[in-house]
Amino acid sequence: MMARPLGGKVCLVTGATRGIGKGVALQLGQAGATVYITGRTLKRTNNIPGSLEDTAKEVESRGGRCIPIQCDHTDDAQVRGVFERIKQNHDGQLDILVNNAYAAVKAISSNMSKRFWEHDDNMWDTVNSVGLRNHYLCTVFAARMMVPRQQGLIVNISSAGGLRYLFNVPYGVGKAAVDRMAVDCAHELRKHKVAMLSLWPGSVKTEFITEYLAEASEKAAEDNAAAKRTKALFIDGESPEFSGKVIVGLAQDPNLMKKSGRILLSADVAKEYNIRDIDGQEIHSFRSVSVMLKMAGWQRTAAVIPRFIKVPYFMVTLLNSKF
Ligand SMILES: NC(=O)c1ccc[n+]([C@@H]2O[C@H](COP(=O)([O-])OP(=O)(O)OC[C@H]3O[C@@H](n4cnc5c(N)ncnc54)[C@H](O)[C@@H]3O)[C@@H](O)[C@H]2O)c1
Repeated sequence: MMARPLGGKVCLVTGATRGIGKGVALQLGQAGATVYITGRTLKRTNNIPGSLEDTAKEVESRGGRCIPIQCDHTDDAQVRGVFERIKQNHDGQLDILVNNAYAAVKAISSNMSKRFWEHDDNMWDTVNSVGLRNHYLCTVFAARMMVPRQQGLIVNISSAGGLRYLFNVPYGVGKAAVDRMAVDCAHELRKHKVAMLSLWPGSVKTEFITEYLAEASEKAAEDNAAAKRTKALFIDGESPEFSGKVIVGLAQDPNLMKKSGRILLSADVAKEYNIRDIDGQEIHSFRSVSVMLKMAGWQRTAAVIPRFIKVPYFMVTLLNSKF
């Protein structure tokens, strides 16, 4: 059997019962790593799609090794327990942490039309206790294992909402903070040879998004421009495994430390490493002028502009500057 690129590596993916976390776990496992996964649901029930057992079985059906740990990431003691277990089982070894768990997809999508003062008082905590505070806690525990071994990679799963308004206020503030956390932690980790970065997937066809779009298009009138735009974006969207393929690529990059402390777009890294999605599709980053026009609702103009024409990073920064 051929040696697999991440053979011998120990990884943890938080929130991997479904969505991007599951996709990342599948790819890390397929690449040969031992993958610990967390989530609240051990066994599948009728009303919640996905479970730790489902993900673990799928990783193992691809020849990978997956260890599910039931953990509610709002509970610090449970989170600490996950890292203690990995530490004991692997003599302190943890090579990759993917901070992915996110509790707010449903709360955000069902309150899309509300302004921040109209949300329930607990919206901030729903969005940011798992999606921000817990990422920091996991990063602290992971760094305590990685720094003594002078190696490791920590990835925060974030989004373009860290740069400009998307969905709602706690969402954007959380994403901006998760991005900044990666940059600042990487600063302190650099001399210990541990890399940390923030990764922005594009539009990802997760189980929830697929279901949401199907329901939305049933409900929406044919001329609902916003619904049409969203649907158009996700039709060309990524699979949940795409960012997993990118993380496998990053973990093998001999120059990984050059990328540490940066915000990276999954599609841009994939282009650099020559990675395509699991169905062979090339994924275009939101820096592509054509993708931007599509997001703005200019479908016809978008269709005639080649997708490889991209807005340079310095211009993205300038256009979004708040100074
Ligand atoms: N779906 C997209 O298009 C998209 C695009 C860019 C970035 N992202 C980001 O990717 C991340 C994951 O999003 P997703 O779409 O895969 O979400 P999802 O809702 O499909 O999956 C979230 C995962 O987190 C787990 N989780 C939630 N609360 C938890 C808790 N308290 N304890 C333990 N586990 C918990 C869930 O069980 C699930 O496994 C988020 O940060 C999201 O903003 C998503």
